[in-house]
Formats: sequence, C-alpha cells, structure tokens
Amino acid sequence: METLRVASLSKKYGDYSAVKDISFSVSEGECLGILGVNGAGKTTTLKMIYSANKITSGDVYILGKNISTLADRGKTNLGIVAQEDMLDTTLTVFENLIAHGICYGIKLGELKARTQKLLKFVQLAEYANKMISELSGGMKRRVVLARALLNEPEMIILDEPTVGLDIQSRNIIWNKLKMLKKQGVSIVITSHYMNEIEFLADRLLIIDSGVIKDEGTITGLLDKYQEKDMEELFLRLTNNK
Ligand SMILES: Nc1ncnc2c1ncn2[C@@H]1O[C@H](COP(=O)(O)OP(=O)(O)OP(=O)(O)O)[C@@H](O)[C@H]1O
Repeated sequence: METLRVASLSKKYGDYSAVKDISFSVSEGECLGILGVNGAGKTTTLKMIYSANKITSGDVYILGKNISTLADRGKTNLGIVAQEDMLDTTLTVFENLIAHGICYGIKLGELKARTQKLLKFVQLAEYANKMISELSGGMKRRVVLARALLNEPEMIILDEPTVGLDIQSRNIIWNKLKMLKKQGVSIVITSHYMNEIEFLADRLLIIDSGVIKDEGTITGLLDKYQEKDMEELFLRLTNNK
C-alpha cells in the first residue's frame, strides 16, 4: 500500500525556486532516503509534506488523502523529527511528551502508558523526571523521536535525526527505526551520513538544486553508475565529480 505520494511538488521563496516539480512515493514499511548537498531542497520538501511550509504547486497524498483537504493537516498519520528539537525547556521529559500527546487528543491514561513505553523504547525511562536542560544533545534527539511516535504514526519523517550525535546514540535511533520499519511504519529520512542511509534506506532519492537527479535502490544505482560506494555515487550525481 502507498503511504505517501508526492505529485509535481514545487516551492518558491519569492522568485527563487527551491523545489521544482518533484514526484515520488513511499510504500508501507519502506524507508526512502533523501540525499542532497546543503541547500538542495530536502528540508523544504519535507516541510511541505508535514505542512510546515505552504505548497506553491503540486499535491501531497498521505494514505491516499490529499493533505490540502484535511482539516487537521497531516497530523494524524505522521510522526515528525524536524531539524530543530523544539522541546519545552521549562518542562520535564515526561511532561514534554504528555503536553504533545494532549495536542493530539490522546486520553490521559492512554497517553501516560504510551509515554512510559516510548521512554523505555528510546532508553530514557530513568530520565522521565529530568528537565530537558539536563539532557545531552543525543538524549534530546531520542526524546524527539519518542515524541514523534506518541500518535502511533503510520509514517515518520526525519530531517537529519542524528546530526552531531555520538555513535551510541545514533545506533539507538537507527535500531529503533529499523524495528519500526519491520512493524510496517514508512520512513522518509534525510541525512548527510551515508552509513545511516545505507543502514536504513530501501530506496534513495537524490536531489540537487530542487530537482530529482535519480532514484532507485542503493545496489541498483551503484550498478547503474558503476560506482563502488555511496559517497562516490552521491558526488557523481550532485555534480561534484
Ligand atoms: N524560508 C526561506 N526563505 C527563503 N529561502 C529559503 C528558505 N528556506 C530555505 N530557503 C532556500 O531554499 C533552498 C533549499 O533549502 P533547504 O533548507 O530545503 O535545503 P536542504 O537540502 O534541506 O539543505 P541542508 O542539507 O543544508 O539542510 C536553499 O537555497 C535555501 O537558502
């Protein structure tokens, strides 16, 4: 089943075209890795999918529904890990998740149970009552991942989820994402870490200057361009080689 379909999506900031007529789709339980140099248009694309950016033209369908027709756009089926953590530093870890869950209309009893389960899932159960300011960067990213999963989304969108994290924190996040994928959750992820993409992505979308340069499986693209690794492939498709 198709979880996400992006059709002829474009974004202009004033006269500048950041995303130009791109189309792709993601199936149930599939992970799509979006690669591109700084400024290629990855975040702009993701933000249009999760309704943080106004779409200039084109359509986004989540589980077959055009998001422009949804009253509460995209909220119901999406989990979002944006580049910025956007955690409330005046609240504890537990309170942050509860406040977020309330926004989704999850009943308090159920919300508390989910929060406890998710904090265990991201290995932060013992930090539940700590203030956000007492956490390391890696711990905060794990709280953001737990927060993204509170509404039990069918698709998670992650914009550079592990940037700056140590390998332990990265591994925790990667393994959790792999587990979710096995459970049928669809994932769209951007990253500058090729090993992250190699570990998680079933399919790649390489974008450059707002257009799709190519897409396919890692092995399919390596074969097509006769490159031996992802870095070489990436450099070739983004005109740096
Ligand atoms: N709010 C904005 N107003 C004007 N231009 C913007 C805005 N946001 C992004 N841009 C421009 O749009 C282009 C695409 O930016 P975007 O953030 O989507 O790139 P990206 O591929 O996510 O880059 P990075 O890897 O650095 O996160 C860039 O040229 C950027 O300067």
